[in-house]
Amino acid sequence: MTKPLQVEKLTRYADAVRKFASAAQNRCFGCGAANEHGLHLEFYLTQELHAVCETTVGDFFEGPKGFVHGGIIATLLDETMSKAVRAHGLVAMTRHMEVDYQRPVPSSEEIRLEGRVTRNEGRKHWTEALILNGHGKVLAHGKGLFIEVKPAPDPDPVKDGPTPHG
Ligand SMILES: CCCCCCCC(=O)SCCNC(=O)CCNC(=O)[C@H](O)C(C)(C)COP(=O)(O)OP(=O)(O)OC[C@H]1O[C@@H](n2cnc3c(N)ncnc32)[C@H](O)[C@@H]1OP(=O)(O)O
Repeated sequence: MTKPLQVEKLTRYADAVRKFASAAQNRCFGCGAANEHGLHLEFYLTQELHAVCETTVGDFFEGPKGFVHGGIIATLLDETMSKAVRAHGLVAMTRHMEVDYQRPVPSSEEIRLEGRVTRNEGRKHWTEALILNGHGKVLAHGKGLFIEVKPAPDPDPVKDGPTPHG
């Protein structure tokens, strides 16, 4: 089992992490500012290019009462792994992923997402991600295989950054 990263409150590590860039028109359900129904996840990168996010998922995404729906848990892990891949300058899509639902993930409480790339082989990039509660306990663990794809043309690279997705 992967150990959580030794990065505590992001505010304490303001110099060590930088915010992940995201274009204003990004409609991604996970991280897009332009999607009013989305999760609005804001990611930071550690110096090792691991993706980290602290967030609270609202009760409108519940499955069991008080806990996040399993599909949303998979989304959180997928998005976190995707950001870890993107942190290496790669544009890739999820080809395969698996989720180990270890403990229920509470809604309306702060949780922490951590993701990283574990192996690369040509276009193939293997990843993993964790969801942790406020005490650092691992609640869910995901593993993924991402395959590089050609990036979509950017409508306005000067104004909006490197990819519409961020
Ligand atoms: C653009 C950034 C958006 C980021 C959004 C956040 C992440 C997401 O949610 S993406 C949305 C969900 N994902 C999708 O919809 C993807 C749908 N799938 C696809 O479009 C395609 O399968 C795609 C593009 C990922 C890969 O297709 P393709 O280029 O044909 O690759 P394919 O030949 O199937 O596989 C590539 C390699 O992976 C290997 N491979 C495929 N599956 C597996 C597996 N489960 N385990 C191990 N290896 C595998 C293949 O054998 C192949 O190996 P090699 O190159 O050595 O022969």
